[in-house]
Amino acid sequence: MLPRIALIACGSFSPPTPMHMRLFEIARDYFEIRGSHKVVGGIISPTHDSYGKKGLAPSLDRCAMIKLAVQSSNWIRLSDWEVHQSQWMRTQSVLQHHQNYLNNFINSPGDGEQHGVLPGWLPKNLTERRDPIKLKLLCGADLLESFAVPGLWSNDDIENIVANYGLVVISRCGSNPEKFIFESDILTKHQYNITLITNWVPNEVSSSLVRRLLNRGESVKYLLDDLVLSYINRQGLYNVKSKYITDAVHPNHLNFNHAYMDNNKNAIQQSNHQDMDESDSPLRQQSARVFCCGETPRVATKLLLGRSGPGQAIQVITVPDKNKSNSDSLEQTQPKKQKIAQVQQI
Ligand SMILES: Nc1ncnc2c1ncn2[C@@H]1O[C@H](COP(=O)(O)OP(=O)(O)OP(=O)(O)O)[C@@H](O)[C@H]1O
Ligand SMILES: NC(=O)c1ccc[n+]([C@@H]2O[C@H](COP(=O)(O)O)[C@@H](O)[C@H]2O)c1
Repeated sequence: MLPRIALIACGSFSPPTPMHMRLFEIARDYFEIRGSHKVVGGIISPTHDSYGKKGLAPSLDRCAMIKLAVQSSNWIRLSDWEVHQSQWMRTQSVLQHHQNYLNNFINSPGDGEQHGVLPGWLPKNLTERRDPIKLKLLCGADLLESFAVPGLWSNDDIENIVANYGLVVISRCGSNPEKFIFESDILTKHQYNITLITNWVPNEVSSSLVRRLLNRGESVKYLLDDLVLSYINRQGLYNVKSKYITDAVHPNHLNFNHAYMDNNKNAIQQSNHQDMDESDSPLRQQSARVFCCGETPRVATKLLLGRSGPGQAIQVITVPDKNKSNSDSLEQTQPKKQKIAQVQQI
């Protein structure tokens, strides 16, 4: 009997891309081909609106898009618990909530079912066995590297996540997770609980690149699920210049969202649509930073207290290659290579 695990990915998902779903498939293959674990479920947990990252669509829309994106999956599900909280939740609290729920459910399976209140993210057939299910945080290597952004993650949270849950990290161009772990005392201490997986079929599509193309009126077809793209067009998200974009699917595919909105109309705080494009970000110098998780960042509290949301500490900056013309620089850039932390001094 293989030990059971469930994978949870936390992020903005604004919008969800096929690569977000691939993370789950890659991770499940890894564990199952090695015969080390049984992956019982995949959970996508979008962050709260007050995370405040530029380009964050309202959570109602992000949840709807995720639902559409996982429609063809029989094991990846949306958890909208985070977005229904009254404020942004730290990732360790998100893990704790889902792990507690799994534990309670396995120990007293009848409880939730009797009341008909099982959350949609709960994997199926959990009660076939009574052994525990360990929840692991699934992420791309850039999220791991965001641990080094001063003030964004506390050392206690990092240690709690890596020691008590575990990380499953998928490689991403421009990231070097092995080196990153080596440079961190906390991560090195708990490296037995970190699974690094090489994605041999990398795809550098990112939500921010999709937003940029949409904002410029360029096609994103085949970069996004057709249903998600259609939803974006219909809802007018990301300043989409719709005249250039093919409406790929029929509107009745969007019925889901009406149902979702009806069920949640009182629960989700809609935030105002913002200017969604990062392409107007001024080019900033990349800063190399020697990092050790054991360090206490000097600006930590200042940064979190001084901003309306922690997501504002992160921006995606696309640095054009000096040797390329402007027109081809977009294809040449590796977005996550240029995902650098902008620590804005208050
Ligand atoms: N192409 C990719 N390869 C590997 N991991 C990815 C990729 N795209 C997203 N991820 C991972 O998916 C998770 C959720 O990411 P997030 O919502 O920030 O998406 P993103 O595409 O990186 O967004 P943005 O471009 O807005 O920063 C993170 O753990 C991130 O590392
Ligand atoms: N201290 C923390 O727990 C902490 C800090 C920053 C981001 N996060 C989470 O990590 C994810 C990052 O998402 P993005 O890569 O889209 O910024 C989000 O789910 C966010 O809530 C958690």
